[in-house]
Amino acid sequence: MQAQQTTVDASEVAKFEAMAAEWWDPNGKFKPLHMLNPCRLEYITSQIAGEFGRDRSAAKPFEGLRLLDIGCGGGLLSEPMARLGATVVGADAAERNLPVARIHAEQSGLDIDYRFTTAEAMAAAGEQFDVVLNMEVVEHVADPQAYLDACQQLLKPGGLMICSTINRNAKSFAMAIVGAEYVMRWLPKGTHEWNKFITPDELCALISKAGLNPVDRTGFVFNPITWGWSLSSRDLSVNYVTASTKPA
Ligand SMILES: C[S@@+](CC[C@H](N)C(=O)[O-])C[C@H]1O[C@@H](n2cnc3c(N)ncnc32)[C@H](O)[C@@H]1O
Ligand SMILES: [Mg+2]
Repeated sequence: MQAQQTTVDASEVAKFEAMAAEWWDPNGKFKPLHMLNPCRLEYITSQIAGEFGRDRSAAKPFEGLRLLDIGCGGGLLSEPMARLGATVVGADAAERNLPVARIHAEQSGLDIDYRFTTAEAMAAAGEQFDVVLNMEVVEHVADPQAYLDACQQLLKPGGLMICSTINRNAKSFAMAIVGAEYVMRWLPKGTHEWNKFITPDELCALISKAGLNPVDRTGFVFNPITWGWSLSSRDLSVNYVTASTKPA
């Protein structure tokens, strides 16, 4: 089972271990993810509703859907998905994230199954989900193709994967590394390595090679005037998200 070790980059996981206590502090080290949450939830919920024919105005639109939040961190996405009715498993390779996520879910009255494990270990155990949320993780793993192969195995036929990451170009270096880490100090220096960023074409090629069909790519764009994030079908130059389906 050597493959089970391949997606964890110990130095990447150590960065998240060190920040674990701050997950739910909106002004802490995960401030960028808190700021991004409304925009990415709009994308995630619209894609799931479209794929599974759900009405987002219902009280629990995702009832009956089994959802994996892989690389869940403190559960910033697991929690809203549970509130929307999904049966949520959150998994993370950084052990310290799990108690933080568990305590917060309990305090929020949510039933979420948080596990200290990896995508490949869950795939090897034969677990399958209707939806795999794979948000801001692929740029932190040791082997993106092996990781996406495992994510593909974790989907039921007809399932949906949402995968976001950061593009690799001069602008993303300026914005995601110089801007976010050095100028704004939103993130600790060294959080991201530019050479681990992935272009949308590269990501979609990896996803296709894993056996999924990329069906959408959309930008997450930060507007310094409104100080907020929005979705863009044209601007994928820094942060972006993709949706992919597994053939039925
Ligand atoms: C930037 S955080 C994103 C957290 C969450 N997905 C979100 O968007 O709010 C990346 C997370 O991926 C986890 N991680 C890194 N490598 C991983 C791997 N190989 N398998 C599973 N999780 C991993 C880290 O511990 C961290 O919690
Ligand atoms: Mg990241």
